[in-house]
Amino acid sequence: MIDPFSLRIGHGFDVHAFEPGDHLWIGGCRIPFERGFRAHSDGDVLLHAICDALLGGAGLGDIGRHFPDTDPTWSGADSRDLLRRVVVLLEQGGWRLVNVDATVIAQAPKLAPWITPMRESIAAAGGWSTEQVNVKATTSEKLGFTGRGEGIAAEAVAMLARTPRAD
Ligand SMILES: Nc1ccn([C@@H]2O[C@H](COP(=O)(O)O)[C@@H](O)[C@H]2O)c(=O)n1
Ligand SMILES: C[C@@]1(CO)OP(=O)(O)OP(=O)(O)OC[C@H]1O
Repeated sequence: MIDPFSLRIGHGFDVHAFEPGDHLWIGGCRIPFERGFRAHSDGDVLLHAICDALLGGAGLGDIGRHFPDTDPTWSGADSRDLLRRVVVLLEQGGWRLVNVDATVIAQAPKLAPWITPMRESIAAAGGWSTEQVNVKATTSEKLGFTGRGEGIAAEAVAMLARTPRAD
C-alpha cells in the first residue's frame, strides 16, 4: 500500500526572454539559435522549472530563495550545477525522485531533435536514469509571448518519495 506521507508532487514554471545571442541552454543542452536568453545564470528555463518542481515537492521554497539573482555567485551559473545542488538539498531531507515530466513552450527552435539529449543531460546532472525524465515541447500556436518569439517558457511536475526512517 502507498503511504501518502511518503509521496509528494511539486510543480515548477519559468520564463526567460530572448536577447541578442547565438545559442540557448535548454535542458542542459547548448542549442544553436539566432537569440540568447536574458538571465543571471545561463538561463536554462527547463532546468529552472525542474529545480522549482523538486523544491516545491520537498517543501523547500523555490530556486530564487536558494540561488538569488542578486548574488554574484550565480552569475553565469551552469544550471546543471544548480540542479545538482537542489538534489543534495532533497537528499538531506530524505527525498528522492520518482519521475519528472516537463514541457517547453517555444515557437522556435524546433526541439524534437534535442529531446533525447535533454533527457540524458538532465538525468546525468540529477543522478537519475533517463527513464525517470520526460521532456516534451509545444508551440503556443503563435499566440502570446512565446508565440511572438519573445521568449520561452517551461513547466515541470516532479514526484518525490521519502523512504521511511529506520528509527
Ligand atoms: N519548439 C518546438 C515545439 C514543438 N515541437 C514538436 O512539434 C509538435 C507539434 O507542436 P504543436 O505546438 O503544433 O502542438 C510537438 O508535439 C513537438 O513534438 C518541437 O519539436 N519544438
Ligand atoms: C537561476 C537564477 C540564479 O540566480 O537566476 P536566473 O538565471 O535569472 O533565472 P530565474 O529563473 O529568473 O531566477 C532564479 C535564479 O535562482
